[in-house]
Amino acid sequence: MNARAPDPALKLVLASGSPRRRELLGQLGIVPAAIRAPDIDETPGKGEKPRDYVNRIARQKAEASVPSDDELVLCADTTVAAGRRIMGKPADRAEADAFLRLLSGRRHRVITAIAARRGDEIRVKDVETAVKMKVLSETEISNYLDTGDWDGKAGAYAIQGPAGALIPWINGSFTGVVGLPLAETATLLRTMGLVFGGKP
Ligand SMILES: Cc1cn([C@H]2C[C@H](O)[C@@H](COP(=O)(O)OP(=O)(O)OP(=O)(O)O)O2)c(=O)[nH]c1=O
Repeated sequence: MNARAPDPALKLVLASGSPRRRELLGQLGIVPAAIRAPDIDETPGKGEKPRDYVNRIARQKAEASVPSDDELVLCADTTVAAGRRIMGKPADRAEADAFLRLLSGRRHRVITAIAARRGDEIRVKDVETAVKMKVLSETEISNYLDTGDWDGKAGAYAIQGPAGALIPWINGSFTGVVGLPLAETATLLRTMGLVFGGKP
């Protein structure tokens, strides 16, 4: 991927309404100059593969977020895949319950695609992590649902919250599961010319 020249005047716009993504950028020392969450239809296509889906949605979010000349836009999309099944954010407690029962005791994949846009140039990168959820008892399921932490989370869980107690094992990027794979995001932002975290 050919890198753009570092441009200290370039400002980052986070095109995401996810507070987790803003916090994760904070870990890199990046405070977005603006937050503009695009409103796009995230319905998966019939039979669409999970990885194709997150790449398409991340790209569509970037296409819907027009940067000004001094802006670099960052978007992301995270989905939980069990086999070919795509699990987005649960509509309600009942769907969250169904998701958790599907994930209980099995390995699944969390795929996050990140997209950076400068002018008309969009670059997309996806990161996949394998996650193993323990076998959940009825009590664990109802206690977790009572926390409400499943709301707004793909797959009806947030590994960085109380669900951490339900996940003994991952193989891949922890920050990618949360919603912004920081190693890949840092590389992508630097190759697009953003200056952060010390000398370019
Ligand atoms: C699996 C998992 C998801 N999530 C969250 C991250 C995302 O906020 C959400 C995935 O939904 P997304 O549609 O990727 O993101 P969003 O709707 O929250 O925000 P936007 O579309 O504006 O960028 O699930 C966690 O916080 N922890 C986890 O462990």
